[in-house]
Formats: sequence, structure tokens, C-alpha cells
Amino acid sequence: MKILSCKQQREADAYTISHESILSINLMEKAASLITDAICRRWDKARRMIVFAGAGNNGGDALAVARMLFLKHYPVEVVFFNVTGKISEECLTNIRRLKECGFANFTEVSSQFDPPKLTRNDIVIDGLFGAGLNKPLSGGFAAVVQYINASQSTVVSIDTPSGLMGEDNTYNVRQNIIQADLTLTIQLPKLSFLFAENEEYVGEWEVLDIGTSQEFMKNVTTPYYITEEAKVRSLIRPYKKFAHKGMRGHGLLIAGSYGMGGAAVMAAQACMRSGIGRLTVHTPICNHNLVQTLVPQATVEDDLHERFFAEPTDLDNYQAIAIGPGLGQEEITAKTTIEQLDSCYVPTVLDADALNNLSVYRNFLNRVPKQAILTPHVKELERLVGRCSNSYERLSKAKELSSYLQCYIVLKGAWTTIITPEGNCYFNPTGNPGMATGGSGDVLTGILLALLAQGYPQEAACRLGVYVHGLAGDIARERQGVISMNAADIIEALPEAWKKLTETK
Ligand SMILES: NC(=O)C1=CN([C@@H]2O[C@H](COP(=O)(O)OP(=O)(O)OC[C@H]3O[C@@H](n4cnc5c(N)ncnc54)[C@H](O)[C@@H]3O)[C@@H](O)[C@H]2O)[C@@H](O)CC1
Ligand SMILES: [K+]
Repeated sequence: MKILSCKQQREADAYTISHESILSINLMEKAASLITDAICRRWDKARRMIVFAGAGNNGGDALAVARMLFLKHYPVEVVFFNVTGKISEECLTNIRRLKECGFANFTEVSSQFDPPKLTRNDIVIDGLFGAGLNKPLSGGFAAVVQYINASQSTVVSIDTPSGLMGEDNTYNVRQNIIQADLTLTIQLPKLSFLFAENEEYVGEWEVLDIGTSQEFMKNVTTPYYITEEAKVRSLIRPYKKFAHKGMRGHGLLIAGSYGMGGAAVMAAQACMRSGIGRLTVHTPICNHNLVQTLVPQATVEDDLHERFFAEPTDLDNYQAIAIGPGLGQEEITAKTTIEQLDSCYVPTVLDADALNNLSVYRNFLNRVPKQAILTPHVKELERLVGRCSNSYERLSKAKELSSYLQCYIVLKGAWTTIITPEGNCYFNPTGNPGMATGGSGDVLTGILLALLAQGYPQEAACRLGVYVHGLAGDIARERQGVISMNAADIIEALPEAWKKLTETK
């Protein structure tokens, strides 16, 4: 699914209106009817609906919703802000239609404003600004937003919380953004909805399909996508009847150190559950028995060192390599990691301490093999690119790094983002907060290694691997609950996740 900028969303509306012989006012009517349905599904007529409408088309939506709710006998009040005297045509039509229904609870505000008392029982419908917002809110609108935010009422935003920019909120004034409980967004989510720090504004969100032109959607270009299940399914390659383990690749996992053998075990177990033919785990001597016992399917290759990764190994026999889980940050390990990079001629995953070690020796960053997959979480990425004040800035810096190194970055978190060297960003919809616990990342590394060893191209491996990792996390949550689930449960859920993605529907 593509994610469009607000400017593109307005272009999509305009294109749909001119090419699909639908009038602008009717497109708005469609949006309003879907919004009204979503509201009526959640709240009954015991709740008073207080509609705050601006003078643009977001306000037009809100006024149409007010009419529809009024005709369904909900108690409705409207506060309409006409500050500049410039009212959009569709907004004007909806004021007229509302009044023609005999609706009288209508307050028009042009300057001074005595706000309605808002109670816990009220539903505020926020139709002040949508995709047309072009600067942070200030003055009277900021005061209205702060008044709504300070109330106990439930807030439903139309299209976007008023005051929130669709993409970059670096220079926004955060206290002047509506804090919605629910955002009913039209056609597509906005990029800013996918950023952690905006959760307090967007709340829960639902996408309403108003039938934007398919042709426009097909042709419009954007670097931002949400990965959908159908796409992921289409990436999976079926096994041939005569498959043998040689065809499914041999991978090498360089992982573990004294006290962190578990990371090597979890990555290896996840790898063995993701279709790899053969796996060798290179780990310090102290972890030999642990890995051999807990992952009997894998071969163990001992490092020369008792406790740390201290000697680069021969990579000739492998189709893919993963370096990082539980490696530790001993100086000898950091130097060995960098040395090892020089012989990584096959697809490579760099995770956890491989990245931390690189961030200490940033002048060696250009030794990262081209097309490598880096899987940092937010802190690991910031160690590489510097502190970022928000997710948009972080994403921009990750894009720069990915382009500079010509590598793939899997930025882990809610909506894990896969950034390609060409600058495309794929947001992953699966997964849950129960996965924010030690070992989850090691599991992902194991999955990615398995996919690369089987010959999946890097982009497909990232999109498929991250999706199935999140799906296994969601299954683990079902089984164990969000509090108790841990990385071992994600591994245990992998077979069901893979099965789910390969079964015909
Ligand atoms: N037929 C259509 O065009 C449709 C439009 N839709 C709605 O239309 C919305 C977009 O409408 P508009 O483009 O009219 O824009 P908005 O209603 O979001 O904003 C209206 C106007 O506010 C002014 N403004 C922007 N930032 C401001 C600020 N900080 N302080 C004060 N004034 C400011 C601008 O002049 C802007 O054009 C969407 O978000 C969606 O809700 C949907 O109903 C779908 C159909
Ligand atoms: K809004």
C-alpha cells in the first residue's frame, strides 16, 4: 500500500473528481457517510456530539457528518470557525444542507469565542484542519486545540488530528496539535501516523476507503509503502519436489560471546525454523556445548578464543552470513568484525554488536559490504548516524546512510522500516509491543540469514523476514499474552507463521 503526502492526497481527490465523473461534494458525502458509520458503530445516542468545523474541506466533512448524525437523532452541536471569511465551496454547501434539515444548534465563530462546556460524556468531532494544513496552528486555533485537549471528552479526528503535519513535524508546536482518541483517516494513513512520538495525537486509527481513482494510485510515485500480506505471500518461493538441503543454502552465523551464548542460540533456532538447508554457527569455545545442545541441527565452528570472537573465519562455503547477535564489544571483537567484513562477498546481515562495534570505529563504515542488510534498533542506528530529535529526522538519516553505503537498513521498532539503497521505505504492519524484549532481534537475524541463504534477494528477504517475524510475534502474543511472551515464544510460533503465509486461502 502506498503512503502519499498530503499534497498528493489532495491531488488524488482532484484527479478522482475530474476523471471518475464524481462531483467533489459527492466525494465528500461518501467520506462523511463512512465517518458517520464508524462513529455510530462505536457510540450510541446517549453521547452528545460536538463538532468543531473549519472553513476548508475538512470542515466540510465535519459539517456533513453533523447532518448525518443529526438525522440519526444523535444530540449534535456545531461550532463553525469562520475567521478569514474564506469558506470552501463544499463547506458552504454543507452549511446550507445542515440548516435545511432544520438544524439550529449552530455557532459561528469569527473572533471572540465562548467555548461549549466539554464533559466526559461528550464526543468531540475534530474537523478543523486536514490535509490542507500548511503551518503549525497558532492564535485562536491553538487555544481551541488546547481547550479540547484539556477536556475529558473523547476526541475523534477527521482525516488527521488538526495541527499534525502529514510527514515532517520537526518544526511543529506540539501542544497545538489535537490529541485524538480515534482518527478516521481518508483513503490512506499519513506517514506521520507511523511515528512513535505521534501516537499521542493520532490515537487508534482507521482507514476509510472513499474510492480514490485506482489509476491515480497506480501511477503516483512515492518512496513510502506499507507492506501487505498479499505482497509478502507473493514473495515466497515454493519448494520443488526434488529439493535437497544443498538447494536451500548453507549459512554462517557469527554470534555469541561469554555470557551471551543465548543470542547465538536464538538466532540459530529461528534460522533453522525458516527454511535454511544447513547452518554453521561460529562462536567462542565457551558456547560450543550450549549451541550444540540447544541447536543440534546446526554445526558448531569454534573460534580460537575461549570467550570472544577474535579470529576472522573462512567464508568460502557459505551462501549467506550473519554477524552480530551477542558478540559483545571487546576491542578484539570489534577489530575482528571489521576484518571479517573484508571477506563478506556473499549476502550479509549485520546486527546488534556488529553495528555497535562499527559505530565505535565509524571510519571503517565504508568496509560494510555493498547490499548488506543492517538491522539496527533506534539506539543502534543513532550510534551510527548521531542523535535524532524525532522519527522523521531518524528516517531521513537512515535513508542517507543506506544510500551512502548502498545497503539495506531494517530499522526495528513498531512499524519496522526497511530502507533500500534507492531510498524506498517499506513499513511493516505485523508485530506488537510484547516483542520489545531481549532476543527478538536475534530471532529476526536468524530469519534473514535463512532467507538470504536460500537465495532470496535482499529486498524480498527483508520484507518477508520482517513480516513473518512480526506475525510470529502476534501468534506468540495470542498464546502467551503481551506481558509473558518472549523471544523463545516467537521462535516457537514461527512454524505457524510460515504455515499461515504459505497456506492457500
Ligand atoms: N472533495 C474533496 O476535496 C475531499 C476532501 N476531503 C477533505 O478535505 C480535506 C482537505 O481540505 P482542504 O484542502 O480544504 O484543507 P483543510 O480543510 O485541511 O484546510 C483548509 C484551509 O486552512 C488554511 N490553513 C492551513 N493551515 C492553517 C493554519 N495553520 N492556520 C490557519 N489556517 C490554515 C489553508 O488555507 C487551507 O486551505 C481533507 O483532509 C479531507 O478531510 C475529503 O472529504 C475527501 C473529499
Ligand atoms: K481534522
